[in-house]
Amino acid sequence: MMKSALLTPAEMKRADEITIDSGVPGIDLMECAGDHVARLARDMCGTEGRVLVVCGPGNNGGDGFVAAQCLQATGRQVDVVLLKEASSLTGDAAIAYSRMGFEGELTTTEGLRQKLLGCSLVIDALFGAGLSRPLQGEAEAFVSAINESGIPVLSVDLPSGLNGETGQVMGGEGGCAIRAERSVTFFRHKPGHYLIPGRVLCGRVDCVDIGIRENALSEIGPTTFINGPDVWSSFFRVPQLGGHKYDRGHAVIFGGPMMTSGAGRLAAGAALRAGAGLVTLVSPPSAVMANATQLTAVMLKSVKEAGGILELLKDPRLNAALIGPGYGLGDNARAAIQAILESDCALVLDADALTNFQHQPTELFDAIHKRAGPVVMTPHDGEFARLFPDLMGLPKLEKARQAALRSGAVLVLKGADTVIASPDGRAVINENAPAWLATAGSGDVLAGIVCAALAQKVSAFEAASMAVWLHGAAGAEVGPGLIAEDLVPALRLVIAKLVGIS
Ligand SMILES: NC(=O)C1=CN([C@@H]2O[C@H](COP(=O)(O)OP(=O)(O)OC[C@H]3O[C@@H](n4cnc5c(N)ncnc54)[C@H](OP(=O)(O)O)[C@@H]3O)[C@@H](O)[C@H]2O)[C@@H](O)CC1
Ligand SMILES: [K+]
Repeated sequence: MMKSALLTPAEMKRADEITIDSGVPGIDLMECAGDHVARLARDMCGTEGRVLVVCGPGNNGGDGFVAAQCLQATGRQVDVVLLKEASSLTGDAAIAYSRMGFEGELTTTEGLRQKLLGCSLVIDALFGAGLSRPLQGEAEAFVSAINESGIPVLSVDLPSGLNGETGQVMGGEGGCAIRAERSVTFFRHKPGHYLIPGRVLCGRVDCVDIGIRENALSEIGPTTFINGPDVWSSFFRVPQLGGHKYDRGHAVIFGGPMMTSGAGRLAAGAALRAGAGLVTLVSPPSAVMANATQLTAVMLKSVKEAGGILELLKDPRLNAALIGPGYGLGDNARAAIQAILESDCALVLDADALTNFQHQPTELFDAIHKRAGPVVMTPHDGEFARLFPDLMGLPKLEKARQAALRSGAVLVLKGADTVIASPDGRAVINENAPAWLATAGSGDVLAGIVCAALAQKVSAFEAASMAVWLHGAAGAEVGPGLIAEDLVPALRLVIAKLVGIS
C-alpha cells in the first residue's frame, strides 16, 4: 500500500526532515533532485538548443540551480533567471547557487521574454511545495510570459502556481499556474499531480528517488493513495477449484420501469461479469418482459412495492444490492430505497437513489449510520451537489472525505479524477479512466461492478476502489467509440490480465 501513497506538500516536507535528521544532508537531496531534473531536460530536448532555468526564492529554485550546473557540465548552453536577488537565498538553495559556478540574472518580465526567444526548453523552478498563496506581481507575470511563449516546460516538483495538495490553481479562477509538458517530482507523487486541473497542468509526471528514507512513511502515516491493484489486490477474489457460485455472492439489482430499464440491465450484466456468483434483476412488472428478452444468465424477478422488497431481502443469501440506475423518483421509489436500507445486505446507492433524498439528506445519512451492512454511494458532481450543497466549494478530496464522514458511506465522487473516500479518512484518487468513459450508461456499469465486489464480500472501500479501477481499465481496453455496452465484455479481458491469464 505504501508504494501507492500520495504525500501532501506538508507530508513531503516532513519526509525531507526525517531524512535530514537521520543524517542525510539536505544539499545531497537537492543535488540528487537537480541531477534528475537535468536528465529529464536532456530527454526532452536532446542535445540541441538553449535551456532557460527560471528559479524562485526557495528550495525549488535550489533544484533549478543544481540542474543548471549539471546541464552546463555536459556542454549545454544554459541561462538562469532569478525572481529575487541571489543575496536573499538561504540554506540549501544558497549552497546550490554558490556551487553553480556561474551567475543567475535578476530580471524583469520583459527581460524574461527576451531570454525566452529562441530557447528550446524552460525549466520551471519557481515554486514547488512551499507555495503559500496565489501568484501575484512579477511571479504571476513570469508564469504568464512562460505560458505565452509556447516553449515546452519541465516543472520541478509541481507546475508553479499549482497547489500540490488540492490540484487546484492557487487563487482559483483568477489565479495562474505554469502549463508544463512534463513534471518531475520526488519520492512520492502528490495529490495535485492527479487531481484536475493539476493533472492537466503537470503533463507527464516522473517520480524519482532522491534518497528520502522509505521508513519516513510509517511515521507520516499517509491517508491518500493512487488507485491500483496495490490498494486492493489482496481483496480480489479469484474463483477456487472446488468453490461454488454461492461462494461468490448473490447480487440483487433493483431496476426501474420499462422506459428506463436499460440502466438496470447494464448494471446487472456488469455485476455478473465482475464476478458475482449470481445476479438477480428485480424490476416492476412493466419491465419484466423487456428484461427477459435481453438477459439470459441474469435471473429476473418482479416486485411491485416496498413490502415485496423487504420480504425478498430477508433471504440472507442475497448479500449485496444496488438501487438507483433508472429507478425513478417519487414516494414509491423512496419507500423502496428505505426498505432496502432496512436490510442487512451490502448496498450501493447510485443515481435516483441519491436524488430521491435531495430534500431530506439527513434521513438518508441517519439510515446509513444505523444499518449494519456497508454502503457505497456513487454520485457524479450534480448528484453530490443535491446531497451535500454546503461542501461544493471545497477541493475534491476534501469534499469526498467530508461527505463520507457525514453520510457514513464510502463515497465515490465520479469524474475524470474519481475520488473514493472512506468514513475512516482514507481516500484514493483514480487515474486510469479514459475520456471515452464519460458516456451514457457508464455509471450504471460502474455501480454494477461495485455491487459485484460487495457480493464477493470485499470490504466497501476496497470494493469501490477495485470497481472504479476495473471500470477505467475496461474503458481503456475499449478505447475510441466506446459505448457502455462495450464495457461489460471488456471486463473479461481486464480481469484476465489482472489475474495473469491473458
Ligand atoms: N531539503 C529539502 O527540503 C528539499 C526540497 N526540495 C525542493 O524544495 C521545494 C520546496 O522548497 P521550499 O519549501 O523552500 O518551497 P518553494 O516551493 O521553493 O517556495 C518557497 C518560497 O517561495 C515563497 N513563496 C511562496 N508562495 C509565494 C508566492 N505566491 N509568491 C511569491 N513568493 C512565494 C516563500 O516565501 P514566503 O512564503 O516565506 O514569503 C519561499 O521563499 C520542493 O518543491 C522541492 O522542489 C528538493 O530539493 C528535495 C530536498
Ligand atoms: K516548479
